[in-house]
Amino acid sequence: MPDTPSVPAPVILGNEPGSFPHGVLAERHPAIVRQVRDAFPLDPGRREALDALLASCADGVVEPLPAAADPTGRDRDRWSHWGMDEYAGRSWYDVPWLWAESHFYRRLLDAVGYFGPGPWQGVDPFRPAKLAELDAPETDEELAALDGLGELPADERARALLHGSLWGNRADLGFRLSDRGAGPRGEAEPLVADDSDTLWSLLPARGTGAVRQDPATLCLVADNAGRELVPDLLLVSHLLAEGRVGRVVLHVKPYPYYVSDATPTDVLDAVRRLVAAGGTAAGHGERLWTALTDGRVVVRAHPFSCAPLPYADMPGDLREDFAAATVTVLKGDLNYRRLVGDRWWPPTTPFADVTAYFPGPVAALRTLKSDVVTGLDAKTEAALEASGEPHWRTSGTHALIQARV
Ligand SMILES: O=P(O)(O)OC[C@H]1O[C@](O)(CO)[C@@H](O)[C@@H]1O
Repeated sequence: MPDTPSVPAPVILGNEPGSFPHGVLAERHPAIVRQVRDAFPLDPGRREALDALLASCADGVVEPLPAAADPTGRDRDRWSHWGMDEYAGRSWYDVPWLWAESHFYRRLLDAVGYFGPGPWQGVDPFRPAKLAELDAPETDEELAALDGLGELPADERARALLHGSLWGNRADLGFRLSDRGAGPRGEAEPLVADDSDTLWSLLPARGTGAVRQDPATLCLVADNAGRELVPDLLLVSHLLAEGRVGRVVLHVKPYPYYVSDATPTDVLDAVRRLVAAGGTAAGHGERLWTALTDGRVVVRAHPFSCAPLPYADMPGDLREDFAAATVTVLKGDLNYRRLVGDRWWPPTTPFADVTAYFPGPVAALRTLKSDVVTGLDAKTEAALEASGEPHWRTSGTHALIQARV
C-alpha cells in the first residue's frame, strides 16, 4: 500500500556527518566561497567579508542580516518573515537544510557587495561560469543537433524536446531521441517515474480535436541558466509553435542563487545565444524574441523564488499566478524539494498527495540530486535499492517526470 502523508515526514537537516546535506554545508559551500574569491579582483573589504563567511560556514551560527546588507530594509523584513527570527543564533547544521543553503547564498551576495551601494552592486558572482557554459563548443553541437529534429514525427519531436529540458537539469543538453526507459530487465531505469502522458494531456496540440482551455497558459518555474535554460526555452518555443500553449509565464530568480540559477539577465543571454546560433536554433530564438516582445512570454522574478521555504508557504500573489495557469511545470532539484517539502518522505508517498495544496495542475521535471523523492512505485524503489548504486538519490543519473491534474 502506498504511504500517505497524513503525518509529515521529518524535515531534512544537515547535521549528520557523512550525509549528503552535511557535505554540501561543510565542503561545497566553502568551495563556492573560494571559487568566487578567485574569480574576481575583489577589494580588501569584500575579501574580508568572504573570509568571515568561510569561518562562519566552518563552525559558525546563523546571524541576522546586517543593516548594510539591505539598504532598503525590505529584504530584512522578508527574511524575518521567512524564519530568521527563529533561526538566528543556531548552527547552520541544525536548522532545516533548505533554509541553511538558501541563506548561505544570500550571505554570499552580501559579502561580494551585490546589494550595494558600491561598484560591485548587481554584479553576478556566478556570471563568468554561466557565460562560459553558454559559449562552450558542446552547446554549439547540441544546438546543431536540433536541425535533425524536423524530420521526426510530431510526437517524437515533442518528446525529444521534453527530455532535452528534463536532462538539461543535469546540465546535459543531450536530446533523447531513443527510449531512455529501455534497458535490461531488473536494472534501475534512468527515468524513475514518467507521467508525461498526463502532462501532454493538459497541453494538447492545436488541431488534435482535444477539448482544451484556450489559450493554454504554461507557468514554467525555471532552474539553472546556461545549458539547462536553453533546452527549457526550446521547449517553450516548441509548445508555442504547436499551439499547445498560447502564453508562457517564465519564473526565474530575482538574484543569483545556488550558483547557476537563472535570473532575467540569463534569460536574455540564452535568447541571444539562440538567435545567434543559426539553423533551427535561430528560428526558436526569433520566435522567443517575438513572443517576449508581444507579451506571449512573460518573465517574472518574484522574491519568493529565492525564499528558503517550501511552496506550501507561498504568498497570495504567487498562488494566484499558479492558479491561473493551465499547468505549472517546476524544473530541477531545488524546485522539487520546495514543491513536495524537503523531507524524508518514504519514496512511495504519492506525488498527488504531497502536492495537493498546489493551486492547480502541476508537474515536475527533475534529475535526482538530493535525498528527497516521492511518487515512486514499490517495484522501482526496490530496483533502485538493489541496483548497487548507493547514491541513486543524489548522483543525477536518474530523473523523473511527475504530474498531477
Ligand atoms: O540545480 P538543481 O537541480 O535545483 O539542483 C540544486 C541542488 O544542488 C544542491 O544545492 C546541492 O546538491 C541541492 O541542494 C539542490 O537541490
